[in-house]
Amino acid sequence: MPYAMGPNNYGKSGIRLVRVARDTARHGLRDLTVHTALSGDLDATHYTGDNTGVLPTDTQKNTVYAFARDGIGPIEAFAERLARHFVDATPAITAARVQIEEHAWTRIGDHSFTRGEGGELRTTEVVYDGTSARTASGVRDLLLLNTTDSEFNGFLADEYTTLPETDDRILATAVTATWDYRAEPDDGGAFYDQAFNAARGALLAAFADTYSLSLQQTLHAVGERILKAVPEVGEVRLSLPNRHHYRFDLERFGLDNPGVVFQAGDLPYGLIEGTVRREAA
Ligand SMILES: O=c1[nH]c(=O)c2[nH]c(=O)[nH]c2[nH]1
Repeated sequence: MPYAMGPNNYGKSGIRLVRVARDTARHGLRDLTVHTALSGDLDATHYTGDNTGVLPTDTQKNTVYAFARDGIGPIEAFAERLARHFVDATPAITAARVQIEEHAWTRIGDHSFTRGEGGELRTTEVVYDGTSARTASGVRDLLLLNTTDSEFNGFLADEYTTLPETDDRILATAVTATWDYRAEPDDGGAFYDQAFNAARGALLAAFADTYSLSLQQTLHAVGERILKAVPEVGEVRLSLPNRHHYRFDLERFGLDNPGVVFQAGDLPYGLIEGTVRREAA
């Protein structure tokens, strides 16, 4: 058929869900953003507007809130419950992808919490195809900064190169990391929180401990450390913007600058991305 539909999916993006646990006077708080995406036999709606098989995105959103009624658990387990439901309960749907970002609040009292606008997110993506679920977890916007132990030199120079070599700079980034789990754990609940904490801890330790000769080298060190810390992880994908900090020239004012005053850069920024695998490709 000419003008045939290629791969397609549909769902609700940005479902903002807050759940309070009131089992005791010390309340719990969860704050999630959920995205659903369903695919399957959706030719009729695309070719003729026949919506018989279409589960509305509004219903998908309502399902997320209804499923939260009796508890959420780790975001990975919640995403899988939803993905399985959308496929198992909807005849036309053969695959579902559910992505969740969790916004962390810090407790300041029994029923009081604080969090900064923006801030680090814990993330997951579950894809269920009617047979098995694939789960990835990670972090987004995890800000990291080393004030020293970072160099960048020995790089290729051509007629357009102006960057000076440096043997001491600030290394700063906002980490997006995603790691795939190789197998589905039997005990979904506890496993995902433990694995997340181990992976995040490994990420932080690798960033702090690595004497960096490039952000690329740091990327590999971070991926390697996560793979060593969590045997169930098969590969780690990292996206590391280089949040440049320029040593500010104070000589114009007759002052030296022994690595203490920096101008934080904005745009453009270097973007270092890569996948670290357990086995050589
Ligand atoms: O760690 C770095 N990697 C680069 O590829 C690069 N390029 C650049 O200008 N600064 C840096 N820093």
